[in-house]
Amino acid sequence: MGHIQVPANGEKVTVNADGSLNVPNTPIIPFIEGDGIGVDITPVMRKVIDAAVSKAYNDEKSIAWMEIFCGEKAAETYSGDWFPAETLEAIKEYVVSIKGPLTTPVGGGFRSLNVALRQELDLYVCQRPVRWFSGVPSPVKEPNKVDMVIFRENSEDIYAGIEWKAGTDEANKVVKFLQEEMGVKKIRFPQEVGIGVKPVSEEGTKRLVRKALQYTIDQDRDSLTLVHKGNIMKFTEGAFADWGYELAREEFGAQPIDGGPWCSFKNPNTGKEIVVKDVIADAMLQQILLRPAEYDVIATLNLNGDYLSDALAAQVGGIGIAPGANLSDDVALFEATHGTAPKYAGQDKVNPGSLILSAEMMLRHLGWNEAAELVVKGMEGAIEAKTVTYDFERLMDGAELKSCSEFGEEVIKHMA
Ligand SMILES: NC(=O)C1=CN([C@@H]2O[C@H](COP(=O)(O)OP(=O)(O)OC[C@H]3O[C@@H](n4cnc5c(N)ncnc54)[C@H](OP(=O)(O)O)[C@@H]3O)[C@@H](O)[C@H]2O)C=CC1
Ligand SMILES: O=C(O)CCC(=O)C(=O)O
Ligand SMILES: [Mg+2]
Repeated sequence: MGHIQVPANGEKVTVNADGSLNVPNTPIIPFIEGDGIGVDITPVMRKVIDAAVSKAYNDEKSIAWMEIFCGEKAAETYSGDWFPAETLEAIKEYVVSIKGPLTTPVGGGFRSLNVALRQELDLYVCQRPVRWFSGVPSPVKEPNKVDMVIFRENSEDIYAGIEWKAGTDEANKVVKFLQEEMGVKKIRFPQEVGIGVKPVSEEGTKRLVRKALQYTIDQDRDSLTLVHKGNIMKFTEGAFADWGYELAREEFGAQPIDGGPWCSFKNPNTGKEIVVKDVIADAMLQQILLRPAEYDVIATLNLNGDYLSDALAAQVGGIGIAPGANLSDDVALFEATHGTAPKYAGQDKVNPGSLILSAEMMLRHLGWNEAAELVVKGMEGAIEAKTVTYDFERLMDGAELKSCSEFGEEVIKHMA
C-alpha cells in the first residue's frame, strides 16, 4: 500500500537526453529521515537548506520535500517492510533525493540497507569530498592541506556481500568446489571456514574511473590516484589499477610518464597537465597523513573507499562533517558518511554538518550554486564563531556548546 504523499505544490526534476537536469523552481525532493540520529539531523538539514534557498532566490525557488521511507520508520509504516518497493521507485522517478543514515535490521534478510539501495539503483559512484573548514579542530598539524575527493566504487568488491557462513552446506560446497575443481590448496582450515567472494570487473572499474577522470577535468584538479592492494590481490585490486590506467590511455589520451604505468594528459579545457598515478592502499593511509597535498581526486574499490573516507574525515574534523553522494548515470542519492550513532539518537546533540554538506552537494547538483554558497558561508561562520556541537566543542578552546538544532540556527544566522 502506498504511504508516500506527493506534495501538491512541487514538480518533478527530469533528465534530458544529454544527461543534464531540468530543475523546476519548486522541485520535489524525496528524503529518508534515517534511523538513530536521523531524527535529529534531518529536520535541521531541511531547515538550513530551506533558509539558504529562500535567501538565495528571494523566495522564487523552494524545495517541495517529500518523505519516503526506509529502515525502522518504513518497518513501522509498511507493516514490517524495511525496504518498500515504492521507496525505490520514488528515488528513481524523482531523480535527486537525500537520506539520513540507516541501521541494518537484525535478521531482516539484508546485510545493509544502504548497500542494498546502492545495488538496487546501481548507484555505482560514491563521491565523498574531504576538505578542511577554517577553525575546525583536527589531530593533524596542517589540515588545510587536505583537499581530496574520493570516488569509491559502490557496487562490487567484497562489500557486495557474497559470502557464506562457516559450517553451512553452502560454505562447504564452495570449499569443495575450490579444492576439487579449482585445485585450491591454500584454505588453511577448510572444515569450519566462512568464505566470501570479491567480484571486480573491467566494466565496473572503468565506469567509476571514467567518472572520476571527468570530474578531475571539469573541476580543474591536478591528479587522479588509483588506490588498490594489487600487490596481493592481483586479479581484483591489481586489475582495478590496470583497467584504470588503460582507460586513462584509451579514452583520455594519457601518455606514460618515464615508461609508465603513471601517465598524464592535458586537461582539454585548461591545457593543464593531469597526472594519473597509483598508490597501494596501506601506504595510502600513511600518505594522506604525511603528504596530503600530493593527493587530489582518488578512485578506489568499495572497501578501501569505506576505510579511506572515515580516515580522511578524521583529519578535517571527523565524520560529523563528512558529506557524500551515491550516483548512477541519472539518479543521485545524497547521504552523510557517518552512520546512525545510536547512543546519541533523539538527544538533539550530534553534528548535523555532514548531512547539511551532503545537501550542499545536492544543491550544486541541481545547479543551485548560489544557495550552496550560502550554506558554506553559514557553516564557516558558525565554526569560526566557535558555536559548535559537542564533537568540535570538546576539541576547541573557548568554544560555546550548541545542540544539533542550535547549530543549525547558527548556520542560518551566519548566511546573512
Ligand atoms: N550510510 C549509512 O547509513 C551508514 C550506516 N551505518 C550504520 O550505522 C550504525 C552505527 O555505526 P557505527 O559504526 O557506530 O558508526 P557511526 O558513524 O554511526 O558512529 C561512530 C561514531 O562517530 C561519531 N559520529 C557519527 N556521526 C556523528 C555526528 N553526526 N556528529 C558527531 N559525531 C558523529 C560518534 O563518535 P563519538 O562516540 O566519538 O562521539 C559516533 O559514536 C551501524 O548499524 C552501521 O551499519 C554506518 C555507516 C554508514
Ligand atoms: O551500510 C552500512 O551499514 C555501512 C556503510 C558505510 O560504512 C559506508 O557506506 O561508509
Ligand atoms: Mg563507512
